[in-house]
Amino acid sequence: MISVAEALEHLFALVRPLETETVPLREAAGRVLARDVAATRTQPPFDASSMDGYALRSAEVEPDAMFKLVGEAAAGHAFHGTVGPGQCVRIFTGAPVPAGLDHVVIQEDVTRRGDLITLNGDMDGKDNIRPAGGDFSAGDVMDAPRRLSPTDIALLAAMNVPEVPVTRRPVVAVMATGDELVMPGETPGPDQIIASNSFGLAAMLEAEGAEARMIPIARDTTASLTTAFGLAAGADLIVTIGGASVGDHDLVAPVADTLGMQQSFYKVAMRPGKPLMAGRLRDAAMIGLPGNPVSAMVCGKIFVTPVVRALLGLRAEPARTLQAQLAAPLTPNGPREHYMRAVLAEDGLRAFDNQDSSLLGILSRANALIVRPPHDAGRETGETVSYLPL
Ligand SMILES: Nc1nc2c(c(=O)[nH]1)N[C@H]1C(S)=C(S)[C@@H](COP(=O)(O)OP(=O)(O)OC[C@H]3O[C@@H](n4cnc5c(N)ncnc54)[C@H](O)[C@@H]3O)O[C@H]1N2
Ligand code: MOO
Repeated sequence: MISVAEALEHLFALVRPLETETVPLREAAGRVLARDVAATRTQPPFDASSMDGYALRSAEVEPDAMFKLVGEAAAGHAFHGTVGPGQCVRIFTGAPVPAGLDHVVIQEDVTRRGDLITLNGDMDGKDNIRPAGGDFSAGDVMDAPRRLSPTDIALLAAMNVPEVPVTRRPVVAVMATGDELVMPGETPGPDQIIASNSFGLAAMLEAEGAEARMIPIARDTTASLTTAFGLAAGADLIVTIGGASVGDHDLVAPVADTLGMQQSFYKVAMRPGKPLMAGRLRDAAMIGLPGNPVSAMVCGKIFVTPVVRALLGLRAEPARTLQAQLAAPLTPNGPREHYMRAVLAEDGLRAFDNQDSSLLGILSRANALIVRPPHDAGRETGETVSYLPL
């Protein structure tokens, strides 16, 4: 059995970043910027006032100095006249500072009578001017790859980039398999259950920026699985769920083999998720997840999500772990890397007693997976351990 890190390397070797497409700025949030984008303008494009007040010459600023008002500059309305000695211009936040002037006194520091202002005695000395290019200059770049956040969108707008090059969304076929499964909303037979993890995985993939294509549930027959693989054609990634173990009805690998899958690995030293499988099937990467609901969701987090990120052109790297103290002890770990469902509260991390890989209720209450290396010794309360936030 290979380690989780080795399995991830094998998975990254199965995929390449997808092509670039251009989308309107309004549709770019959450997408991955595919190449560096340069500002087409300088911001601010002129020296701008940062306050409402009076623009004048700094050399003339002294307590009780008087100035004559000769005009007004507002945002979007520059003052184009000339300003002589002892003169000032009424100015508002965002307005261009008139030529020859280099200081804005805020209106709170001024006494005004008609067209005359007098500076107060205790001014703070700031010039209240935002220099041209103080934010960015034409040609400055936003570097790729990156997932575009709302603040990135604001910056791109300011850079006057109305069309954004992004990586195409990966199409991921999600294929639940099993005679026991029916869809949510249907009435299951006495020996049936509702397909669940396929919906969780589709949600996880979409949150990551992929387009999830739900394949109708495949039955545990060669014919049904073959049909389902046919419906997955054209996807960038095929994720099967269930039928991955060693039972007589675990047919996913044999059917995929028949269809020409080149297997990369089978079985990973982890818990849950041991019977994980991966390879290439036609033009797609394929990941075969174990059917147990928690196993499938944990493998989604550990493997599928990083692969989707790699397809999007983001750095191929494992899900990032954080560190926290334990609020309760842990018994020694076995030979497989263990992802323990846990709650992180103010006093630290506490693993659930029951770590059975079928329990979605516990997974839903968990907000962290404690990551235990193989053969990790028992851990005491207060010790620092790694975890993945959920
Ligand atoms: N003799 C052995 N038996 C098993 C082994 C083993 O090493 N030797 N491994 C166990 C482990 S670990 C896991 S994990 C499971 C994985 O089995 P499969 O991937 O073949 O999954 P299934 O048998 O199809 O299903 C397992 C379990 O999960 C339920 N399931 C499946 N798909 C869904 C779905 N979409 N939504 C909700 N629930 C689903 C299914 O009904 C089963 O209860 O094998 C162990 N056995
Ligand atoms: O790997 Mo299984 O996922 O332990 O239940």
